[in-house]
Amino acid sequence: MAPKKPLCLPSLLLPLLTLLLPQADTRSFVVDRDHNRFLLDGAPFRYVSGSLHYFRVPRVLWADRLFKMRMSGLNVVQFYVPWNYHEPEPGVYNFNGSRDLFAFLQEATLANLLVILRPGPYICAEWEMGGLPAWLLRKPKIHLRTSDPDFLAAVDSWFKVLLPRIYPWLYHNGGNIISIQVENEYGSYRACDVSYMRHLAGLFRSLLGDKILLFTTDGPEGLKCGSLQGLYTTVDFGPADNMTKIFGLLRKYEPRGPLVNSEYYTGWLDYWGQNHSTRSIPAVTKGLEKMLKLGASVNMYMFHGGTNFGYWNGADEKGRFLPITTSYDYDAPISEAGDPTPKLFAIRNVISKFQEVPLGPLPTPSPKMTLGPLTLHLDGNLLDFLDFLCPQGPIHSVLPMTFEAVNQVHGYMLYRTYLTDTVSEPTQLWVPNNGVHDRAYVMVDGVFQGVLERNMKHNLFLMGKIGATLDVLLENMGRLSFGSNSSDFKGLLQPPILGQTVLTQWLMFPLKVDNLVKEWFPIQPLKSSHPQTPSGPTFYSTTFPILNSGGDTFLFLPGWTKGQVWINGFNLGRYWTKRGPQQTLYVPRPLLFPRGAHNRITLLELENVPPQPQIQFLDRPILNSTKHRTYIYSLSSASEPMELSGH
Ligand SMILES: CCCCNC(=S)N1C[C@H](O)[C@@H](O)[C@@H](O)[C@H]1CO
Repeated sequence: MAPKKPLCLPSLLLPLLTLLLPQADTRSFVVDRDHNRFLLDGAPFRYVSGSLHYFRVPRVLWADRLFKMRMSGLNVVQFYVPWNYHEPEPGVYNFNGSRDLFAFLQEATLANLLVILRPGPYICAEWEMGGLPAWLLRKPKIHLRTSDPDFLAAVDSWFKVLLPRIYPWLYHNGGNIISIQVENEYGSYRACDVSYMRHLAGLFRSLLGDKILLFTTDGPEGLKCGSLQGLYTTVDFGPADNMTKIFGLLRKYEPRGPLVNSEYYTGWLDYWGQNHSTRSIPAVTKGLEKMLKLGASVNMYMFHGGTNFGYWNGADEKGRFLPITTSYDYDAPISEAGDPTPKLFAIRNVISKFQEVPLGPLPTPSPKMTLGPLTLHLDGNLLDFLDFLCPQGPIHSVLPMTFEAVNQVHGYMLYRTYLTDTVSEPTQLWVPNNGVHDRAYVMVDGVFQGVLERNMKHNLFLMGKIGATLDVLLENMGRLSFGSNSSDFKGLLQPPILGQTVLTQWLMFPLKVDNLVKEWFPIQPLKSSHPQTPSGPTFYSTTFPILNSGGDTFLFLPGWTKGQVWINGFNLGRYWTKRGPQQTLYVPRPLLFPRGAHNRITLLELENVPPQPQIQFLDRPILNSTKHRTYIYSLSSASEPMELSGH
């Protein structure tokens, strides 16, 4: 709810109070160009801010994380608003539960934190499609992040819903939002469409009024195309960058006014298959102290990273397609599990040299829980549940259709065809033009043949009789969130070729896997027409009680390959044990039912299960397993893990 209007007080009190409280009409946050600073209600103000993304933290944990940020000495919290999180279908809006942005704003107020809001429309953030909704791609020729009329029509429609709801939360209206960013690092996008930026600036002004401070953020190389007259220019850079040079460049765009680093990187993101990223404490604190000495205002990106639950991770394109991991720990001052780290205390110490830090200790790390090993049982092959996974039945097309063309946003789609000839020798199956977006799991008559992967694995060999069923399960690993100057369509983008034959006549089954897991399991497959020995995409599950008050925990899947996990129907995210570097998935305690009640864990394993289909819950995360070896940790956390096997 927006800030309340002043209570109606007895007439004698009101005049007195109005003398004491800054009224909405005297509240202000402005740039003082004469003294290179901000002014809050007329007094000099420098913000030391941290980024926390509400969309990566369960709502029940928001207050805890924000309190820890305040106790760290921050006075502002900065966050994006992902358009695709709130408008899942055109004209359908969701601001409920963990998507209740306004409840988060209220929690920030309660934590005594002001807010810097970054509503995009594009946000990057290693988030699915950089926050843009995939349904935009139902117009395949749309030019994202430009003045393309189709794109602008959708942007206008979204912001005409969002920004009027933000208006009461603006600081001068009695709320806590002191400034709002327009777009995100637009100067890094090849289009460089100034009329698009002008359109956004005009739209924000028309819906938010002329008092709110609007700004842009760009890396040093992006200032030319990313900055715009009338929007305050800020930069982003990390501890290893040349601060003097970059702030010097910034002064070419903002000769006067406070220096601002809107994203000072305290850590960095992780990609599946690459080493875990870290940033050292001395490097981070040295740069922070230097900026604060300059009088700059700083936002630390991230202060708490959280998790890419479900299918929400994005991806980068750096030579090849690189999906972001489920964990967004970011080596941030507050860990993915919400625990203060040594980096937090070091940063808090630096801040205390420049401004008041709330007295009192930070909370200690939350209780952690170990559990297991637990043995999972086979629920059945994914193919056995097609009737439940695609109740409306398949779509037929001569050539395969993309996810976007059949309105499938996330997750998985099954492509089915039938062999028109017998293939009696191992024969190459491949998809031209790197057209597997992003991973394909291939079955013939239900028997797993192997994997095709975008940029990584372009072919496999198979045999089959005439009339055999060829199934290709496509996994959307997350749409590009950065670096793509073209739209990242998902699915089979070209018809596969078997030997010399272009395969046509396809049935597309958009799969509602989350509905199956939430609403139908446990259920035995109606028919198990597939070989009992599990191969390829299969569901496993078990139930388990928590024996004591429990705590946060970390799901460990030794020997499993790659797949998706649900706990009590909540989509915990992707695992990729075989590739790493992440080996555990963070399980927040609130996801688990209290002692005695049975919790259900369900896995969709896409490739191969271990000889013993077991899982464990550990009391610590494993985010940096570069050797991709699997271990079984004995239950006592003191002991060293026993190595099972290496990949
Ligand atoms: C490989 C870097 C991808 C580009 N992203 C960069 S530079 N960043 C700036 C971007 O504004 C922010 O949303 C985050 O995406 C951040 C990296 O965490």
